[in-house]
Amino acid sequence: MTPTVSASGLGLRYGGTRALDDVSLRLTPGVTGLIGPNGAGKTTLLRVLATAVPADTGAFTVLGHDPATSAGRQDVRRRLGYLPQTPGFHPDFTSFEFVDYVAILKELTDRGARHREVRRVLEEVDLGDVRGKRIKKLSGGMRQRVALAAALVGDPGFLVLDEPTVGLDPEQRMRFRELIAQAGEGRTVLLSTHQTEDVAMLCHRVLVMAGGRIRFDGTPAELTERAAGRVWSSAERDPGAKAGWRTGTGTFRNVGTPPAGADLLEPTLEDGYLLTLDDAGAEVAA
Ligand SMILES: Nc1ncnc2c1ncn2[C@@H]1O[C@H](COP(=O)(O)OP(=O)(O)OP(=O)(O)O)[C@@H](O)[C@H]1O
Repeated sequence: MTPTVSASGLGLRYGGTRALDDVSLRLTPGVTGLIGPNGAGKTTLLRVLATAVPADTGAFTVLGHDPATSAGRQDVRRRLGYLPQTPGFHPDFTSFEFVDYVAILKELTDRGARHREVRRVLEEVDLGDVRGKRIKKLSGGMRQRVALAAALVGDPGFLVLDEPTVGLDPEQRMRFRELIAQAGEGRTVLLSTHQTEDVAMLCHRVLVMAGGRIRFDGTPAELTERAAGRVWSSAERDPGAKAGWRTGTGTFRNVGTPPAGADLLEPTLEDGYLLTLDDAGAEVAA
């Protein structure tokens, strides 16, 4: 399958900080999760791919367009939707006015067609009924849906979502997950998140980032598999474990290298993620 996004050797430094270090990836339709600790470089990678900031080194294409030239950048921007970490809402705008404003920036110049598109995307995120309400009167979950609607204007082939479920309660998060899954049907979505459940429930593929580098690139099942044989239960916290905690049943759940004969447990994606970070830490320290 021809990838929607193809990147090789992306690098970016902020002074002495290497925010991106030789990042190469290929993204295909469906939802790809991007997880990593604070400061891993996730937002920087999304901003580069969304053409909000240029990389110092490397190159990438989106749907065959190369943003290295200003014409190519414009082609990429016409085909992408970006939900940044902090969407710049004007609180006095209504949802309709905000999405319409974004649609103008996206060069939808015909007023009638633009308004139809704004209504369509607001319906798509289930906000058709409140489109005349001021954004400051909406709940956090609804605001995130307004931001998603704005990103969906023009039916982009590549959708970049930067931690869209942060700060949402479980019900709102679930609702938002449904919308992301819907948006990922036939479209390439790159979703940055701190929620391993988002990845387990939504993504066909997951990238783990740490220290500006991709440390894992595979399916959620493969990430979970990394922890097979490395999670075990014990009556007391195992001193050899990387992490261990008393569970609700009173026994300890340990993650790391088990002693011989340990009572092994089924791993989760989060276990695979923690061990991947731990292995990456060891590599950096070596
Ligand atoms: N504008 C900037 N100026 C200087 N340093 C920056 C800037 N933006 C990011 N950084 C640094 O680059 C590194 C990567 O940051 P980035 O925001 O991409 O990480 P992240 O994985 O998105 O983190 P988080 O999960 O906290 O959002 C960090 O060390 C950060 O402090």
